[in-house]
Amino acid sequence: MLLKTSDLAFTHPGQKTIQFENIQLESGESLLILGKSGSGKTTLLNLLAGLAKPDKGEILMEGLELSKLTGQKLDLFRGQNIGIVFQKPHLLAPLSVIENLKMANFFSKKRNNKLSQILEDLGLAQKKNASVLTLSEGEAQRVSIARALANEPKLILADEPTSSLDDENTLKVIKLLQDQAKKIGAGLIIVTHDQRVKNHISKFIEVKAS
Ligand SMILES: Nc1ncnc2c1ncn2[C@@H]1O[C@H](COP(=O)(O)OP(=O)(O)OP(=O)(O)O)[C@@H](O)[C@H]1O
Repeated sequence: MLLKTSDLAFTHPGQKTIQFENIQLESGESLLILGKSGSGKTTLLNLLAGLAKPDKGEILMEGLELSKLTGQKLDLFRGQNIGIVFQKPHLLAPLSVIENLKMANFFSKKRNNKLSQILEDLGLAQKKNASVLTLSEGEAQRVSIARALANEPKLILADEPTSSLDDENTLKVIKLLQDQAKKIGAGLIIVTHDQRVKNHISKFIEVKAS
């Protein structure tokens, strides 16, 4: 089992406690996290990424309890095993597309000689040396997917990757994520309030504010 959560709960300061359904995910499998705006989807993603610690419950990645890791060990574990596609791309602005991917390798002490292939798979081969400042919104989003794949993670977490896209591009991005996850044998979790995505990924959990 790649990922297994049990009885996770988290309380933001001054807010009600959010309780989360349990997740079980195998390598190569995809899961959607659905829920209304403000229900706690990003909060769950942050817990799964080790960016926040649960107040209750545990997260096991290949049997390792995430909350046992702290500081640099947690950062390195995340860098090497978890690829995150944030809502907004957060690319390093003075750098080129390929340099952004190389930085991901650098910070997690990994080397990947398939970065050009990833860019090609995502339709970004022509943009390899372009400054990220010159990209369209859709291109920047694909670069952020490429960067999440740069370390060949075991788990890919994507937060609302399709919210600003039209139907056609939504489909494309979901398919790209799924194809790339399959290619490297990673588990894929997509947070969305976009019900259309359900047509493409059948396994889901729903986050509900209680
Ligand atoms: N740092 C914070 N401090 C206090 N409350 C917070 C904080 N971050 C989030 N919240 C609250 O926690 C709840 C869940 O937020 P979260 O961002 O996880 O929801 P979401 O389902 O991802 O929403 P959306 O779909 O709008 O992105 C919301 O009520 C939000 O206002």
